[in-house]
Amino acid sequence: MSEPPEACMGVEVVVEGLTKSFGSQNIWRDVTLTLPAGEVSGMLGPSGTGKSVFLKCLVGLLKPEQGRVMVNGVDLCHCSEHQLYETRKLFGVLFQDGALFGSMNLYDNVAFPLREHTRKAESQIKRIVLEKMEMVGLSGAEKKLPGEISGGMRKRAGLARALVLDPEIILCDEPDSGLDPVRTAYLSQLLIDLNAQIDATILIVTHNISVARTVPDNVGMLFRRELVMFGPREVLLTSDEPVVAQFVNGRRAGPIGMAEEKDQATMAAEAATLTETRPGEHVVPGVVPQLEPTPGLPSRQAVARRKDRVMQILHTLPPAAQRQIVDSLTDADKVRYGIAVSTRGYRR
Ligand SMILES: Nc1ncnc2c1ncn2[C@@H]1O[C@H](COP(=O)(O)OP(=O)(O)OP(=O)(O)O)[C@@H](O)[C@H]1O
Repeated sequence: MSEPPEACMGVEVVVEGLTKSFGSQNIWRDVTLTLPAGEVSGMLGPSGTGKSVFLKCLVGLLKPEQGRVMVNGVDLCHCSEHQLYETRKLFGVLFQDGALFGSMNLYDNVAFPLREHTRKAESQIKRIVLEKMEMVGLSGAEKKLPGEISGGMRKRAGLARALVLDPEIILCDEPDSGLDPVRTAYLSQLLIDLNAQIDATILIVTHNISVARTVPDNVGMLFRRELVMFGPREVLLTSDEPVVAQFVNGRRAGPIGMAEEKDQATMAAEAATLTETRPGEHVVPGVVPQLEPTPGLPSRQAVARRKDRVMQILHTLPPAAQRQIVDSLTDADKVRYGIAVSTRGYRR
């Protein structure tokens, strides 16, 4: 891998009371959350709950009818076209299908934002394009057309293109969709490595349980037109909220059905027959270790910042999440945060 680019911390994205509808169809309402600067966040939700719409609202491609999206003091929902254009330069977006131009080779696809938005000389463009293509493991594939490569390679090319303007915020719409588990694991590692290298604020929209469990620092979930929760990963992964527990454990029993939402009668009938997970259903334990950067890369600066941030809000979190967070602290951390540990629990 090449030398890491100079670190510049991502900026936070503050979402307040966001509501979006198409005509009479309300997609979600009153969504409030903050993507912490330089941390990796995930947004989960069954198909059709409006995750992609949320991502497009964040970058100002869709206009919500209520609420604000604040980035560096600019409200992307109500700013001028010029402010929107300028603020968008802070974002790198990986769309679901990579959104590559089919007639351009990968090099030209990745170079496109640089040629469109900067006045850089071709020699500078070449250096940046080759660096980003190396970062995503596509060195040597510059001349290939999108139609000649695998879905995983297209995603990585889309990611390289999202990186060329050195974004402080990276939004990834289902980076795992259409990928097999091995390629999904590679891409997950790539996102963590990227965060270690450039310290950008990252949001990953996904319905992949394994990505949600192992990649983000913070996780949220959209369901039934609302943000069910958003917070440190330990909150979602220890949650006993039925819809969250069903989703995170990949169970059939629960409020989410094939057509997204089940009615009460179906749930009651199901509860009578399906109290526990059946053989063959996917069960995974609560909080699994988070991915770490590949050895040799810098450590993630987000980790220490997040620890401080989470310890400040610890008392506001559910008890199971609190226990999980405190258990993950080292003895030195416990001293630092003034936590006394006894066999019956902990005190601050
Ligand atoms: N431009 C649009 N005009 C009208 N309706 C739209 C538009 N974009 C999205 N929708 C509707 O908004 C709803 C949410 O779509 P969205 O693609 O955000 O869901 P999602 O959670 O990302 O789903 P998936 O996980 O299947 O990709 C859908 O009912 C979709 O039809």
